[in-house]
Amino acid sequence: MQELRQRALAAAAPKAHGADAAIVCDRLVRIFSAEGVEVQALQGLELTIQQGDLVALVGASGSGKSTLLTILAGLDVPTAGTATVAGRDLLEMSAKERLRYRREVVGFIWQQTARNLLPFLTAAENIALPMQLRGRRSGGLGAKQQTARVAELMEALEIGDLARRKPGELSGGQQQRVAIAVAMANNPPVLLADEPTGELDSETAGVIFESFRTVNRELGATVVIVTHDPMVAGEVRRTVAIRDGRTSSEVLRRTVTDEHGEESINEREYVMLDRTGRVQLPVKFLEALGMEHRVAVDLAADHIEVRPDDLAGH
Ligand SMILES: Nc1ncnc2c1ncn2[C@@H]1O[C@H](COP(=O)(O)OP(=O)(O)OP(=O)(O)O)[C@@H](O)[C@H]1O
Repeated sequence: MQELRQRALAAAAPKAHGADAAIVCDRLVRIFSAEGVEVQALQGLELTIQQGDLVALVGASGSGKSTLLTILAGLDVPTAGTATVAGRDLLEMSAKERLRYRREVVGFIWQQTARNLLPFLTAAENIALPMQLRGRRSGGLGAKQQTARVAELMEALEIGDLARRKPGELSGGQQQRVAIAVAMANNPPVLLADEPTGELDSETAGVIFESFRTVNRELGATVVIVTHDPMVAGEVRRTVAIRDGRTSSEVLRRTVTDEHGEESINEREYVMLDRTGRVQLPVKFLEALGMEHRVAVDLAADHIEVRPDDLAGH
């Protein structure tokens, strides 16, 4: 009875904003000071990513993508705002909790293939290492289960035949697939990758994206990939664009089936509406209509109209 009552209370309690999301960033700010100059890399960024999502972050060079990813990875701390990943508050963690967070909650893949792996260990040893570092005392696996987990990851990522090779004996694409297995070794709920295909040709990049989809689908991880690669657009369900340290627009893609059973991809662009009602309109739309500075807005029955300033010049 007691349990039933508690469950009913929990169900009735209002859910905090994004309570069941994997990643929630709220008015995130990161200011760097270098040689007396301040750079606002993130300027009040808002982003919610649901559990199980596969998301690409795109944006011009310097827009703040890497800064955001480094914060989500627990390698850097924001100046202001809040960021929560898998229920962990990234601003409140102690040094010890941060270390554990990086080992168990997020997996990370760098662009530089060599940076992801230890050169003197074989692929299988590299994959086993995060499990050994975690140790049994913090809930890690025993030796036998570790071996089984290495085999499971190698099979899922189709790198079983590379187990005994060292990174120097692997191609860039093979190294990145091993890196994905390393990042997933402790079964983190979230996998982050910064330009993971930046050093690869487009065919190999396609194979790597397939690996991310496998991790997302079969291992259940929420995957966030920062990329410049225009090919990514067709590879993920959700692409979020970052502009000047804020999320500006996003494209959602879903497969729809018509009455004849024909499948097609439905693609739609959205812009983010922040708490104060600000939106960043797509640059290409503004340029197409020559809109700048002041625009006219009108409320229609089910939408809002934005037009070039009709009083300009008066
Ligand atoms: N450690 C730092 N010290 C000073 N400024 C920094 C630092 N890291 C990033 N910045 C600045 O913050 C801004 C955002 O950089 P960031 O690396 O996040 O952009 P990005 O979108 O990842 O770019 P790219 O696609 O070129 O990697 C840039 O103006 C950059 O110069």
